[in-house]
Amino acid sequence: MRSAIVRATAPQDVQHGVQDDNFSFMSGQRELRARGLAQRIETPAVGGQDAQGRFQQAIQRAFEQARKAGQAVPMVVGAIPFDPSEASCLYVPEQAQWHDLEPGGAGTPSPMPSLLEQRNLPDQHAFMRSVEHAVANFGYSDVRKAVLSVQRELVFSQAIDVNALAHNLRVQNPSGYHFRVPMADGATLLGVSPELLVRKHGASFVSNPLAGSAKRMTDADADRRNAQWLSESDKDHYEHGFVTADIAARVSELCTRLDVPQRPSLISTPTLWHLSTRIEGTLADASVSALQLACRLHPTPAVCGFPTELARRLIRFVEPTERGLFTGMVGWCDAQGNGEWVVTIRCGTVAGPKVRLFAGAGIVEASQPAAEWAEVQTKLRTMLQACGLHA
Ligand SMILES: C=C(O[C@H]1C=CC=C(C(=O)O)[C@@H]1O)C(=O)O
Repeated sequence: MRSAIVRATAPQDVQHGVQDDNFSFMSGQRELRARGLAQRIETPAVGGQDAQGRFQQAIQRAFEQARKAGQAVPMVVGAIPFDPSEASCLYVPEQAQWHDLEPGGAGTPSPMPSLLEQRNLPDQHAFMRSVEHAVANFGYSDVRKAVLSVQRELVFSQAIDVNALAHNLRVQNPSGYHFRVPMADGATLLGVSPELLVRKHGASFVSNPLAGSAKRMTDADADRRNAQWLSESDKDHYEHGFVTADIAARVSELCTRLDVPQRPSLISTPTLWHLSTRIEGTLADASVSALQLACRLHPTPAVCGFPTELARRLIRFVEPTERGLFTGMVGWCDAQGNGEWVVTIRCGTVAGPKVRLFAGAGIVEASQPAAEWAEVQTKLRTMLQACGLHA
């Protein structure tokens, strides 16, 4: 593995083994590893699109401190919750280093301790009732889409080795945005997102929302049929359309150029097919940072619904659990405004022997409760398989 220190206060301290308290973010053939806590930022990200707002000012103050401590171009890394009025989980690390990843995956899976207990929150019956509730709600409100989620609580016989879990995820998903974030309570957020909220370099940015899903099949013909079915599904195109339209509407006034393809294409992860749209733009003002852009877009209708505020209220009403960091965003942004934020999905939190997994599905008028339950169960498989469980 080749590596290059892009900014560091004490390069001689850089360790090459991933450590439990490290932040890690993989994108393409590169991994960003950050270690050491220079400044923690818990200021909620609400209003984070505004350079003069409380959140961005807190980031600027943290960068200033890091510069005083000798960092030439500091960066902020971490995660922002689904509800941006909750505490952020961000920090300016003492050291951050990009590594080139070896192509072709990472060997064989590591064994995991045995599973003692597990439960779904909500259970199948309650989730399906929530879907029915949301669909009924569409008939007498202006809500058109709401993303509903489930959690799976797992208890293992021993503490989970986070390094081993991260390794297993990479073995099963050689591509995708792998992330690992140390949380304030000592737990670790870990996952592999297929969805790019925004990547920005200079004045150019790209966002690649996903919405609309079908299960991957082991049989090649059945797999092709599912892909074909998704590419022709009116329900999934309808669900997807809210996301691209909303993203375009939120950024268009900032852009001198904005390319939004007319129709989504298909992409796949090892477990799912998705409808995907790659949106590219050029900003009139290149000083708008990747984090400001991400805050402007978050939460998109891929994780919340449409219209955003009404969908958020419906979710709060029908979901029995707090989402926390799930369906938020995770990534990095440097003091020059360049950065990359992905949607915090296909993930879980690990605290000793306890693991909590998350998955959601977009609900629209044509949604069938049983099919939506099957979809969230399929989405859980990414993390379940990494935990050594074959669901
Ligand atoms: C909320 C999730 O997925 C989103 C991203 C892709 C496809 C989705 C869907 O088809 O509903 C969701 O919008 C999740 O994986 O937990």
